[in-house]
Amino acid sequence: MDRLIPVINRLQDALGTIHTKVNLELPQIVVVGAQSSGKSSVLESIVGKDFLPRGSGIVTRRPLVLHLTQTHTNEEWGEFTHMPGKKFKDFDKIRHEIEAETERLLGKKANISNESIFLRIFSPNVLDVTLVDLPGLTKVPVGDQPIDIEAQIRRMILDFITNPNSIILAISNANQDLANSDSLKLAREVDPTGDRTLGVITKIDLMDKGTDAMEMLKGKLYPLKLGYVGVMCRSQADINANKLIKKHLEDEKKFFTTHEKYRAIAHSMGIPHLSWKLNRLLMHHIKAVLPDLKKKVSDMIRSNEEQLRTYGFPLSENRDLQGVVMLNVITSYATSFSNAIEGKTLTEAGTELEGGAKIRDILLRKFIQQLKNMDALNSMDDGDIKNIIDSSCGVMSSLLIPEVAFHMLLKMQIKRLLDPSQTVTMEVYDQLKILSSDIIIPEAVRFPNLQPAILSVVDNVLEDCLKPAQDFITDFIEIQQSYVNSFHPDCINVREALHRAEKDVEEMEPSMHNSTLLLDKSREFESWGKSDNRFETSEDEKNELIQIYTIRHLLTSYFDVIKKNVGDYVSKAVMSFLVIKVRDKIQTDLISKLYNNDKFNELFAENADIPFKRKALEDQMEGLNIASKILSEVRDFDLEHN
Ligand SMILES: Nc1nc2c(ncn2[C@@H]2O[C@H](COP(=O)(O)OP(=O)(O)OP(=O)(O)O)[C@@H](O)[C@H]2O)c(=O)[nH]1
Repeated sequence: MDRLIPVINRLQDALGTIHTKVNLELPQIVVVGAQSSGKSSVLESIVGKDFLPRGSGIVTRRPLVLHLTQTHTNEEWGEFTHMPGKKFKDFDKIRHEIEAETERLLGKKANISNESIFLRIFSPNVLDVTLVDLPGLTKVPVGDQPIDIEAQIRRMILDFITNPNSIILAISNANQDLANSDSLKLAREVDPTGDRTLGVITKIDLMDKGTDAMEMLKGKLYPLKLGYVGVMCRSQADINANKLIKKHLEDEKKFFTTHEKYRAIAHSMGIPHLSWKLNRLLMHHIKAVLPDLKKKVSDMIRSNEEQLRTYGFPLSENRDLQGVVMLNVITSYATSFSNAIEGKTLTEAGTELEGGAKIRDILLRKFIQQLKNMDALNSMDDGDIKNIIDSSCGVMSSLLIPEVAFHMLLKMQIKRLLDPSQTVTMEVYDQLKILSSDIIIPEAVRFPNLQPAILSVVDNVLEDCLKPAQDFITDFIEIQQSYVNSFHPDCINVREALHRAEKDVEEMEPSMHNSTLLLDKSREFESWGKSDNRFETSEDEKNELIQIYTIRHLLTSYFDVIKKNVGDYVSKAVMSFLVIKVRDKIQTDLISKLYNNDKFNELFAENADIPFKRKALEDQMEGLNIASKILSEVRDFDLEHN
């Protein structure tokens, strides 16, 4: 299990060197404390060396990720990730390099940055652990510090400790009320149950005489599941006197073991115990999160690969590659269109009909039903029919079947079929338009000029096919009007119509005859003249009624047959002239208009942001691939048996 911490260290190093941030939420220990709470003192004591910048104001201005690696030689040295291969054996130089690297990014002003500095320390005196040192929480801006410095630092700390895999090392000094500890207050915001916060109480030696930190250390004042460790670091006077940490650690041990109160808990006090505890905590934590981490890395690699695939290769100026992509895009578009027409596109259950299914519904259900509902007589009453008979027969009014009137009436009714037929054609055309613009070809998305160019070709195809469909329908209705087949086998013959009409009139109340004819205004006037026999029906009137009813029967029967024909032929014409024709023409027209085109560079111009996004993803992939390789070295065996 001891090998687990270096694994995470290497992961942190690998991800730290790439420009695009990959947030794997790696397990790490984050040191949080108010200014002067003793953060630097604790870190230096853990390392056993003076190496952190000191001074007034905010000294730590960038996160310092500190990897401690135990060696088995007497040599001690540091290495920075930003200076690979360079060993710093002089720890004063490490301090200078931290300052220089901070200034390189931020200048001398008192501003801060989230960009970490990575420092590895190799020493026989450390236990493997990774600690992140952050700027101390400050209250009031001084000197050239930005006015919102407190908020900036808070945000940076929260950024690190919100990571659920981070252990919060919350530093508080013993000579201050724990309830006012800034580090514990901040830790509570992200870890309210105190599951991953370890408390460190510094400056225990500075407490007023007669008081002690036992209540704090036992977690009575502010309970934390990971508990508290009390430490005594060097005072300012010690530092000024260049007191060695090694010597001070002996004094710390003596302080706890001889103190009347702390003696009983001395084994769980002091810097060496803190180092040991951090090492154990981190190892157990890493062990717990590693399986999830492996999964997360492979998920990220997969989704990045998918995203990268949609970005494809940059195509500018590469005519051959452009040609290949153009053919692919055209074929994909034509296939998607065809699939949509044939209803192969899957739709979620319960949603509206789409594509071909919608077109079939419009043509075969809605349109046919609409025709069925059209009445042959279209609100024409007997008076209207009588008028037409009168005006069409002229002097030959005695003819039993007024054929001219029947043809005239039938033609009028057939004409009514043109409008719904043209409307349904337009509805299907509109559907095809929607369908064509709904098709998304992933490979084409990154070229903003390509999709509109495809749609413009498809629009022209639609336009080209609409006209013949409309013309056919106009002609077809005209043909129906111009010749009426009086012997159509599906229609009733004249004799049958006459027979039905006679029966209708027989069964009619006499008063009904009269009221029917009253609708003819001229007859109404005549009837009023013969006041005495106004309610009797003459033989002539009866004949007229039979004529009217015969025409009614014939019209209804013929109109039914013609409606069926129109329904059938118009649907077929729309399918064949419009839907099928468009489908078949799309591929050839796209090839002739787009493939044989000298504007490839214009069509294949990428969205301006794509090259940047591609670069960022490639960068991330580099880090993720290294991470995956490092993680694959930890076998499940290691996790189970340690
Ligand atoms: N006597 C005593 N002095 C301590 C102890 N810990 C820290 N100090 C002193 O307290 C002062 C602040 O300590 P630092 O370690 O610089 O505190 P810091 O939190 O890193 O402060 P900033 O870097 O300003 O955020 C220094 O003068 C230390 O010598 C301790 O346990 N006992």
